[in-house]
Amino acid sequence: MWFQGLFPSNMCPANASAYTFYGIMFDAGSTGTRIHIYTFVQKNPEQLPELEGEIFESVKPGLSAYASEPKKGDYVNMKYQGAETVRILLEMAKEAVPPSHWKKTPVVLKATAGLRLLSEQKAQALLLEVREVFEESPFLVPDNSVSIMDGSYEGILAWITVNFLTGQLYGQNQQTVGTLDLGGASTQITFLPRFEETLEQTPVDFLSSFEMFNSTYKLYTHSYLGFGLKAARLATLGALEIKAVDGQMLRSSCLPKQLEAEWHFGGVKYQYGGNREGETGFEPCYAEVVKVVQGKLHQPDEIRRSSFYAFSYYYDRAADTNMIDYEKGGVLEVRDFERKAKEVCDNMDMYTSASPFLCMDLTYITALLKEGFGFGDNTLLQLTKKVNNIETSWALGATFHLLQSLGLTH
Ligand SMILES: O=c1[nH]cnc2c1ncn2[C@@H]1O[C@H](COP(=O)(O)OP(=O)(O)O)[C@@H](O)[C@H]1O
Ligand SMILES: [Ca+2]
Repeated sequence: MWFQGLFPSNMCPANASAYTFYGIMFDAGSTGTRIHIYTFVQKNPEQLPELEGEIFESVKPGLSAYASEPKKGDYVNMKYQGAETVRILLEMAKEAVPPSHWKKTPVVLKATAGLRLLSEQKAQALLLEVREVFEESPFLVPDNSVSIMDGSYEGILAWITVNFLTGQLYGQNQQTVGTLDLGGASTQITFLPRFEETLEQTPVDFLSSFEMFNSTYKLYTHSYLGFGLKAARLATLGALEIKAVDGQMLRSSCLPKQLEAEWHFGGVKYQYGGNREGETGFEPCYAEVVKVVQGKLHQPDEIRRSSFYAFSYYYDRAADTNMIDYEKGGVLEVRDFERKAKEVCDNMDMYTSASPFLCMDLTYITALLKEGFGFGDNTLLQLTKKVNNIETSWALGATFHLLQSLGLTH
């Protein structure tokens, strides 16, 4: 794999031998914090660096779960504090990167929807703690190395990752693919419009020009905050309209009838349960869930005729229900999610022992794809977790961008 045009050849001294360098990217997502340690090799000065591999690790919950008290937290054990999770993951980076490279290896953390949903004060307090952990580390800490990422970058950088890994950003005959990311708190859709009408019919803030690998891409991208899978559970349960959630039982026809349980998300405790008296099953569930998306998302016509790469919770729920192989992924049509949602919701007792939310999640994915984005029943979705053993995440695109901005080959 080549970084076409990423590093100008004049940055590579003549006669340099094979040179290895590293980049560390933290993804502070709403449900977990992950570290991606990328290794690049420049084999000779004439050639562009190659992405050699990735070390990936994750911890749960995400930083936003530590929002109430960033320093001490409610947790007895210090290591469960938010910034501590970053420190633990950084230890892995020390194992992976040889000490002689520490000082020139950049480390960056980008937070997504979990922190976007917190108050500015709480989010900044958490980020400050992380920044301190970075400063104490032996790695290169660039300016603004700890931040909340803009939602449009999240989509663009994931699009860059997928299209780079599938070889669509270099060489002849580039046929880029669109990407769908479904996080815990937000969801992104990104593609390169093929038709002039799409550009004309799209609100300007859904279009972003982005330069990478010596090309400029004018992408359709949007991040919908509050439309991630877990945020959608809360919206379906009506938890977002209620001010004092404490003590209130939130009921839904998407949950097993007899269920009553507690759920923690974003530092808040929710109590939820099934519709003891009323209906359960796909139809009433769909009616509940569709209200969360209907009329709230922009529907670009051209996506009905294209196929998309889908990952994160699209992948997880498809794998959980054996629609795809957990390791290899697979190709599905939008209607496959609907079929599975019906099967699970109408036989709730058989399916929901692993997760009581399985019916609601599959129904939400169906509603989001069909009523939200406006995909057709037969739109193809390529469910992918890794390409060539590299995670399909915005983190690789973000690392390219970082290395490009730092001009860091040596
Ligand atoms: O590096 C990765 N590779 C594959 N999936 C990932 C990676 N990072 C996060 N995910 C997936 O993203 C989903 C969780 O979303 P996240 O916690 O990032 O919420 P957010 O994007 O709304 O902040 C899960 O399905 C998780 O498996
Ligand atoms: Ca994410």
